[in-house]
Amino acid sequence: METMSEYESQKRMLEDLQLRLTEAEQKIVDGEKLRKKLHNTILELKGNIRVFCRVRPLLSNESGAVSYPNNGENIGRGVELIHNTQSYSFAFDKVFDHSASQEDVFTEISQLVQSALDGYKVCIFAYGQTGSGKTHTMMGNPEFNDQKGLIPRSLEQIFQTSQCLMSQGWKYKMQASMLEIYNETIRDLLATSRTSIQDGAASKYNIKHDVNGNTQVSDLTIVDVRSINEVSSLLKRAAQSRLTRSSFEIQ
Ligand SMILES: Nc1ncnc2c1ncn2[C@@H]1O[C@H](COP(=O)(O)OP(=O)(O)OP(=O)(O)O)[C@@H](O)[C@H]1O
Repeated sequence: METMSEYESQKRMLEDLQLRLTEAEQKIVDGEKLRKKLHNTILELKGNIRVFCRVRPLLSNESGAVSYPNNGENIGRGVELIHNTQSYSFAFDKVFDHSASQEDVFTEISQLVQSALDGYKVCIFAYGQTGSGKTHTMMGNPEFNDQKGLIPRSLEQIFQTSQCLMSQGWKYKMQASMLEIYNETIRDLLATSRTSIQDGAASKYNIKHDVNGNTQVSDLTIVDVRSINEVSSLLKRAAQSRLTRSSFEIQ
């Protein structure tokens, strides 16, 4: 009789623990949903489209006068240029002065990477005249920690976060494709055959928009990626394709 009641009480305790585990798991899922919603609300309040300005240090052969307002509403978001004794003021959502590090810029961007991981569509692009620092900001030098640009840093964040979420039961599948649009022509930077980069075959790529607002480029090489190392080698491959294209055009 005693063994029976002991068995019953153990069974009840087990059922109770299972119930509490299910409730705790549900709380994690609900908490994560709330975090996503709040994160998205914060970004919407900051503005769905934001324009940042990064001022790069002057090169040795350059001269110019750039200053930043140190009072008024444009602190941290204004930049003043002097040209022919005339002063021009500009305002952005945020200005990174010439002393801003790659990490400073990424700190601002990383919230958008989180949004992408939460399932929202995100686009980050660099715009500026030649030599203004687009490649430095976006790619930098991935070999050195402090010089890594936004792309390698974002990829690290994507892999680190997805590892964490996998331990909470989420499943992630990552695929990469890389392209450049040069002179209105799309080039597949991961294509293995050199000809697709160098001859007119590139014209087969078409930009398609579906009813759900997704944009896809037909016939691009898509590669499954499982680690940051795999993506890094793809980035090198893409950079090499761009170099091949540049030297092919110079010839
Ligand atoms: N914030 C910065 N700090 C230090 N050096 C920088 C910075 N931004 C750019 N540079 C340097 O300025 C030079 C030009 O930058 P970069 O190649 O990134 O320009 P770009 O806009 O990509 O030019 P292009 O359109 O011609 O490709 C490079 O030598 C780069 O290392």
